[in-house]
Amino acid sequence: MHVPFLYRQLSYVALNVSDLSRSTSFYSDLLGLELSAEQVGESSALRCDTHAASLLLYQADEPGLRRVAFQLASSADLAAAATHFESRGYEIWPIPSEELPFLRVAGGFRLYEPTTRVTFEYFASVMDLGKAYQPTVANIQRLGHVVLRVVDLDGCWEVLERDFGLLSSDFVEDKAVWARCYPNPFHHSLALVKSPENGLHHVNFMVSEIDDIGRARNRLIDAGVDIVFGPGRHKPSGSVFLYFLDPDGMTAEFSFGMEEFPEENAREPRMLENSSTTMDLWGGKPKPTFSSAGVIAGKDR
Ligand SMILES: CC(C)c1ccc(C(=O)O)c(O)c1O
Ligand SMILES: [Fe+2]
Repeated sequence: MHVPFLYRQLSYVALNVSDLSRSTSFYSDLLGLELSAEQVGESSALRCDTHAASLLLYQADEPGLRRVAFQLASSADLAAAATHFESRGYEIWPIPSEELPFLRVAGGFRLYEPTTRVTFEYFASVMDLGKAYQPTVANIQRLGHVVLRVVDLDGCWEVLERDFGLLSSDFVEDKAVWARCYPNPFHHSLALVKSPENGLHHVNFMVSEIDDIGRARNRLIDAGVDIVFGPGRHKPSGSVFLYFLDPDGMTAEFSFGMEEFPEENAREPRMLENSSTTMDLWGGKPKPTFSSAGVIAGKDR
């Protein structure tokens, strides 16, 4: 381990959206996330897990990625992470106290990833809600991963590996890196795809059975949602996937199945071929609108 703290999981992703009630309905009614609480002012919290926030939506002028939040393994890990980032010259700032009740976390900090200016948030203690997540149209297991479009793939990966402590599971040279947050077993919680501009690539939700993928495809088509890639099967994680556009044109993914890594003696990252079959073993091709929308929001403090 090359950083002095352990992760638990990717906890939530915060998106800016241009029409809060439209996007809230999309993610709850069509995708099956549960609204944790009635809309609070200009934001809403949706969940597909034991905690209140898997996806936060904020009313904003420009749709995009506002924040990525990770839960660490313990409060000792949170303290170690704060010291670690400060010792490496990062400016960190506390989660504003007025946001804590909405996030249902006990406290934590934020910082920028310097090459993309994506805001990362870290906390340890998050409230487990008394009532379990109630699946409706899809049985979502968890928020799966977030993928960033990055101009400086090598520079961004160097920072995420060295300073943020992510481990690479697989990569395609000069094109993509899939990274896990140790000791979380999942093949990736965050990935990078080299692109002409920094931005959001997509947000993924892992579903419980392959039928959730097939049913989602038909439900989304009936609702007039643009399916932009899939169904198909990814070579890196082995998952079956379906990508579609949210009301702002940002890409979301449902996937079923994912390789899990052991804490010890994990396999080395594989160098995968830069070919369309690496992305889809079934030979599908994405539409041009795939992963094309979503800026990285500026200052979040
Ligand atoms: C096409 C994108 C970048 C991609 C590729 C592979 C996987 C996977 O192996 O799970 C993904 O989840 C992706 O989003
Ligand atoms: Fe994905």
